[in-house]
Amino acid sequence: MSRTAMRASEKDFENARNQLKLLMKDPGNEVKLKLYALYKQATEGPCNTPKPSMLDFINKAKWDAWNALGSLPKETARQNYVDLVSSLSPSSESSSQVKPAAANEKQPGSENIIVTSQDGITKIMFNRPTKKNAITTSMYKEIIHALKAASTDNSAITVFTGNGDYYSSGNDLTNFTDVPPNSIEETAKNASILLREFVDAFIDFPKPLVAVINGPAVGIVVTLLGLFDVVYASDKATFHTPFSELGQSPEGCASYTFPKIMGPAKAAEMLIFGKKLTAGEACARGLVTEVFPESTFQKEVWTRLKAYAKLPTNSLRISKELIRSNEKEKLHAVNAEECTVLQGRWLSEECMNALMNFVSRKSKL
Ligand SMILES: CCCCC/C=C/C(=O)SCCNC(=O)CCNC(=O)[C@H](O)C(C)(C)COP(=O)(O)OP(=O)(O)OC[C@H]1O[C@@H](n2cnc3c(N)ncnc32)[C@H](O)[C@@H]1OP(=O)(O)O
Repeated sequence: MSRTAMRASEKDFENARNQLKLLMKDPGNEVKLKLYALYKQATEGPCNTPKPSMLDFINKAKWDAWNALGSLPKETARQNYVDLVSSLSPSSESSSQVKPAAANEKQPGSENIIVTSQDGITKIMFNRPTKKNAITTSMYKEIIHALKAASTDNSAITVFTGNGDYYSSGNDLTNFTDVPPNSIEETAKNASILLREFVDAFIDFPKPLVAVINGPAVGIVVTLLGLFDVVYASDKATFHTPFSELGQSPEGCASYTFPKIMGPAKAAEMLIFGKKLTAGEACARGLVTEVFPESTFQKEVWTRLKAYAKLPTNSLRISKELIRSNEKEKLHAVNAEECTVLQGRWLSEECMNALMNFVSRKSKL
């Protein structure tokens, strides 16, 4: 995680490497692969070596882990490496001087969510480009954690965006397919609890929340937009909520926010019939604040956000509070209801068939 006030220095990086050698407990293969990938990215930059053969299991796993970091900047990789090592050895102090809450509390998580803080902006980025940034169970937890940290860090605004060609393809459908038959009900119950906590974190988020929609958005990442304060989209973004096709039902409070934002008929077209919108259509319906040409999108949006982030922080919070506070109670009730209904949907034959279709590649949305 890079920080407003500091970035991991060469010295921090070197200390982290030494700290790693002193670890009492083996952190396990998954973490070791992450450390390897971050180390390579920090020292050599993006992976550009030939992919090892399928039978060369170890080197293939290492290559995959490194390659998955895409174009992550060297400095960010260095900071993430330092953070990861530090999270593995809670008793030892990192040599970094300023550590916001998120850094101290960070779990040895995946790099599927990247949180950075710079120029008064905390950026939470979906970083699973090879899977179109589909959100796994652990990513939901990491996002909840990141939002809690961002709500008390010293940034003025918090921004969600995606790495790669997609903003996000929504819920990772394999969250529900890799489940033994006798634990389906328990899985649905746990997912419903997790979803409720996840959406609550957005409802309660106290600072201006901005979405920078760099590409197509599907499912929950679309419904959540009703809880964002500003939504900027590239003209290559699309907005799709294929709930009926999946045998599911709306979440993210969209059953309440979408009719308010665009009127019940337009909301029904999206949430019931799964009509996919272009960025221009989503803007005309009030779901998107402004659309930018892809060629200038990143530059224009981040320039604007950096300027907004210089505004007085307390004033930003207070204005958001005034706009949103009257609705909070209602939103929590809607969230609870949507999660209960979805729990039932996940156990339905319609939903199970749709998930099986996805897995067996019979259907692409
Ligand atoms: C616990 C909380 C629950 C919250 C409830 C949330 C509900 C939702 O979000 S509903 C929406 C769920 N999302 C979808 O239904 C999208 C499913 N994906 C697709 O339809 C397509 O993959 C696509 C249109 C997003 C992209 O198509 P295409 O350009 O042809 O690319 P690929 O299909 O080849 O995708 C590359 C790679 O990524 C995997 N992948 C993409 N999206 C998902 C996903 N949502 N879940 C799991 N995996 C996903 C895809 O399977 C490919 O993997 P590989 O075959 O291994 O390369």
